[in-house]
Amino acid sequence: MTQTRIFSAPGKAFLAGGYLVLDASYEAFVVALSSRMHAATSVQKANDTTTITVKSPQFKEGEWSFNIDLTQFKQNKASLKEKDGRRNPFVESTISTILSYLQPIENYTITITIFSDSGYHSQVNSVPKSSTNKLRTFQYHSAPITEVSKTGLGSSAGLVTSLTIALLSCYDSKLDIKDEPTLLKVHNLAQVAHCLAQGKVGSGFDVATATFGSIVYRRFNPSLINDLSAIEDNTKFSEALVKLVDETNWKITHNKCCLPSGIKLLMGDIVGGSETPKLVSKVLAWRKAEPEKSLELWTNLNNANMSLVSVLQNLQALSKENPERYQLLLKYLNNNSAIEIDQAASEKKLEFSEVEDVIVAIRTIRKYLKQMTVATGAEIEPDEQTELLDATESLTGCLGGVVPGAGGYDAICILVGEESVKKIAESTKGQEKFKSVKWLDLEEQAEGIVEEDPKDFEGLI
Ligand SMILES: Nc1ncnc2c1ncn2[C@@H]1O[C@H](COP(=O)(O)OP(=O)(O)OP(=O)(O)O)[C@@H](O)[C@H]1O
Ligand SMILES: C[C@@](O)(CCOP(=O)(O)O)CC(=O)O
Repeated sequence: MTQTRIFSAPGKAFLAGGYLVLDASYEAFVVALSSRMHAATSVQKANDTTTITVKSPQFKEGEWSFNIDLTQFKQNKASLKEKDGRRNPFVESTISTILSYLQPIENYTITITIFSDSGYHSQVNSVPKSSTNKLRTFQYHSAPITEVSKTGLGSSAGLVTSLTIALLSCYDSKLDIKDEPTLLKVHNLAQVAHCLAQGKVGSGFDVATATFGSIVYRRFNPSLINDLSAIEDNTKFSEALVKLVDETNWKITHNKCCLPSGIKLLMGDIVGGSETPKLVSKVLAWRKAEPEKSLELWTNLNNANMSLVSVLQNLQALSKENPERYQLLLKYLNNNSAIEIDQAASEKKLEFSEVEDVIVAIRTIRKYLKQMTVATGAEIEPDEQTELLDATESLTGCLGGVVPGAGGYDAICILVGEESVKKIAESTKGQEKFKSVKWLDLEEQAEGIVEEDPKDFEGLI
């Protein structure tokens, strides 16, 4: 019997808490996006051997197939050999982590087909293809996945997370993603697989967002995964993995937190790019060399980050408690720029102080990120981005914006009134100041992993 289930996981925009999130003393706010990674399953019983094939038909040579001898995984960490010698470290790591964890006895022929929304990659040299009911359209590229430019939404985390849940569902037909412990299990397994594939333990914010959606996140202790990967006796790997996934409190925070209704995130891809590991190593080196100064800066920046979270939560609460006043507030936002609102505040003519609170929180985050840039020498908010973000404060309906995540020349994220999204995209088009920006066609979609309707993918699989 062939069974088809489809799961999807979102990409991310890291709004507040880059660098600080590497230390479990601090929390970060990450927004889940409407660009999602989907994994569709097909599973059949087999007799003598297990075959797992992962297809990613939007990319040239996007197929990785493994014939697997299950006895290798009995209590073991085993490596996989792709039948044509093709490599995809994230696919390999996810399959081997799941098999080490489950240690299945019965053989299956499993095919997982991956569909990735267009926000994850540059769409140059690609053509669209839609499902029969036209509800889904994906871009098909002429190059292999490794040669297509990424936009920074966390494609590997989306891949690993959606593949993890898809594979687990092949071995458990009753798997229900709405069940909290199941979601946590998927998170833990995906974090392990992602770190092992990367060969390093990051903060894990991208996998956590892919799993849980828009969240305030606090990381796990890196030793959880470092200890696992340091196990030399392979026969002890499965036992340690099961303990880590099922019996260990990772002490992460993943509190749901999303943008208030009527306020949208707009992400601008910037011509250029930055290498996150280089920025991170500069920042960490300075933090080590200047413990006192960095503590002061980290504390100030963290207060600003948490204040943004809290003013956004206040707005969300207001939208529910007093919808009429909230509608007026949104109207005020959509008719004014951050600079105008700020001016009104200084003249004591402010109509909605809650809007000014968001503007101030964003500016304060930027002030400390700029201090971090100057102190560490890492180009987190370089001058070009400062000019750009300053310019967004003059756009009607815009609350201002930040360089997301590690910053640099990758992207900017701005917060805008919903009514102003189109106007801002149009009015910045011809402007010299915004010539390096390409607004991405995406928005916040706060849900983490969801199960999709297979009908929407007919004609594509
Ligand atoms: N749609 C996909 N199909 C198959 N593999 C994918 C897909 N998307 C991502 N991958 C895997 O993830 C790798 C990219 O991971 P990498 O860690 O380099 O980027 P990333 O940090 O996740 O990127 P970004 O945050 O910019 O999206 C690809 O080379 C491939 O191995
Ligand atoms: C700098 C860092 O805190 C965030 C990197 O975020 P992004 O990949 O730039 O969205 C690194 C990490 O958390 O792993």
